[in-house]
Amino acid sequence: MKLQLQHYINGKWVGADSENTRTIMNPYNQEVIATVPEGDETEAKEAIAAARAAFDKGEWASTPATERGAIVRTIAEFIERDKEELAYLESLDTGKTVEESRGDMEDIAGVFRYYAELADKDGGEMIDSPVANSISKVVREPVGVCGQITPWNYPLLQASWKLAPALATGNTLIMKPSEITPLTTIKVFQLIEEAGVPAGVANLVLGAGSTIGAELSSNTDVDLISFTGGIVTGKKIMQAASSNVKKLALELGGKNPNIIFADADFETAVDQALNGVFFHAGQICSAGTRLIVEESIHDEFVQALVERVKKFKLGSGFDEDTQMGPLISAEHLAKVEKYVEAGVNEGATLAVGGKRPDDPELQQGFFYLPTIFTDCTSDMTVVQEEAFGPIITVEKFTEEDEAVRISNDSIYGLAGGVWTNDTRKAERCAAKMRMGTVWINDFNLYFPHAPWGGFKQSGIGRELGKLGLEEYTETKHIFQNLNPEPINWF
Ligand SMILES: NC(=O)c1ccc[n+]([C@@H]2O[C@H](COP(=O)([O-])OP(=O)(O)OC[C@H]3O[C@@H](n4cnc5c(N)ncnc54)[C@H](O)[C@@H]3O)[C@@H](O)[C@H]2O)c1
Ligand SMILES: C[N+](C)(C)CC=O
Repeated sequence: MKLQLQHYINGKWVGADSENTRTIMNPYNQEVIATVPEGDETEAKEAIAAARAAFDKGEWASTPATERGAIVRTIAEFIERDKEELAYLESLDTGKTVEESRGDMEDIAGVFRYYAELADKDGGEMIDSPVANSISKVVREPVGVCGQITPWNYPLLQASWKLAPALATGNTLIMKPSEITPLTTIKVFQLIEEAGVPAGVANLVLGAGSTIGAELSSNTDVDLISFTGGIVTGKKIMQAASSNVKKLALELGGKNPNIIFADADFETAVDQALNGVFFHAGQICSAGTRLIVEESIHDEFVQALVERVKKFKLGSGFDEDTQMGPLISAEHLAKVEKYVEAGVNEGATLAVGGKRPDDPELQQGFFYLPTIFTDCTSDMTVVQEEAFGPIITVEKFTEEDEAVRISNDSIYGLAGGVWTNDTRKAERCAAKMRMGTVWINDFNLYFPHAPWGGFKQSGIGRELGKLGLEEYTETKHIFQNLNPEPINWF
C-alpha cells in the first residue's frame, strides 16, 4: 500500500489548504525521505470539527464495546502484517537500528491487542446503595474529543499508547505526530481506515506544535489533551488546556537514576547500565543517565563501562552490526554538545567520548560519541537536566540512604533502577524512590499491562495498563429511586 503523505480528516486524505510543505530527513545522512503537507490552525480546526461532529453523533461511542474491540484487534493484525514496512519507515525517520524498530512494532501490535481485549471488560459497578428501594450504579463513558500529541523519539509507540485506548473506549480523536517523524503514524492511519474505523472518529493533522498542537490544546471543542514530549511544551499545554478545563495527560521527560550496589551481579549491572542509556543514542525518556555507584566498586565499574563503550559500533540503523545510530537532528546534536560543555565547565571528568566521531563515514549524520562523566555531583546541570543524548553521569555513594536521597534529588520522577542481590534492600529503596516506575535488577522494561507515567514534573496521569484506559473515560454515577415520594421540606 502506497504511503499516503497527507492529512486524514473526516475519513478523507487531504493536502494542506496552503502550499506549505515540510521535508522529512534521514538523520543518518540528511537525505530527504519524504515531503508532507504542513498544516496549521486551519486543518486543526477542520479535524476538531470532524471529531466533534462524529462524537456528538454518538455512533462510535454507542457501537458495542465488543465491536470496537474487534476493530482495534484488526488494527493490531494489520500492524503485524505490515511490521517490516513499518520498522523500515521508523528507522529511516529516526535513525534507530531496524532491530530496535522491529521490537517497537511488536510492542505496538501488543498494545492494540491489549486494549482490544479490555474494550468490553468494564460492565460498570453496582453500588450497595444506602437508600432503600434504589439502584446505584457507576458506569464509564468516553471523554469525548481527544487531542493527542506525540514526540519524535518513539513516534509510533507513543502514538499507540494513545490511539488504542481512545478508540477502544469510544472517543473520537485528532492526532498530531512530531513534525520531524510523521511517517509511521501516517501509515497506521491508513491501517485504521482499512480496519473500518468510521469517518471522523480518528483524524490526523501534520505540522508544527506551535500551530496545530497549540490549537488542539486551547480549542474548547477538545475535551481531553494527551501529550508526550518535553517539560517546556508540557507546561505550555497545561496552560492552554485551562481554556475549558480539559482533562490532561502529560508524559514528560526524566533524569533517571540507576543505583548500583556493590553486591549486584557486576557483569549484568555493567551491561544493563549501558543498555539503559545508549539504546537509541540516549533519546529515551526513561534512559538511566544518572548512575549512582557504591564507592567500593566505583572505579572498577567505571573502567568496565569505558572499555565497553570504546567498542561501540556507530552507523546506519540498517547495517546489521550497528549498535547505536545518530541523534535526531542538527539542533538536537547542538543541544547535547552544550550539555557536555556544561559538564566540563562545572568540573565533571570526561572518562570517554565528549565529541562527535572522527569516522569520515559518519560525517553526514548527527552522530555523537557515547560519553561518560565521572566526579559528578547532584548540583551539576548535566546531572539535573535532561540532555536526551548518549551521556552518563556517575555519582558515588557509601550508604543506602544516601543513594536514595541522591536518586530523589531531581525535579523529575519518571523511572529509576536498583541493582543488588539483597532483596530486602532493593524493596526498601524502591519504596522510597519517588518515581512512576522502579526496576529492580532490570532497566527500561515496559509492557502494555503495567501503567507508565511520572511522579513530580515527569507528568500527570498514566498510560498503559487499566489506568491507561481509564484516562479516556469519564466516570458517571447513576442513581435511580424505585419508590420516589415527596420530601415535603418546602
Ligand atoms: N514520559 C514519556 O513516556 C515520554 C516518552 C517519550 C518522550 N518523552 C519526552 O519527550 C521529549 C522529546 O520529545 P520532543 O523533543 O519531540 O518533545 P517536544 O515537547 O519538543 O515535542 C513534542 C510534541 O509537542 C509538539 N509541540 C511543540 N510545541 C507545542 C505547543 N506549543 N503546543 C502543543 N504541542 C506542541 C511537537 O510538535 C511534538 O509533536 C523528551 O523530553 C522526552 O523525555 C517522554
Ligand atoms: C516510554 N518509552 C520508554 C517507550 C519511550 C520513552 O522515551
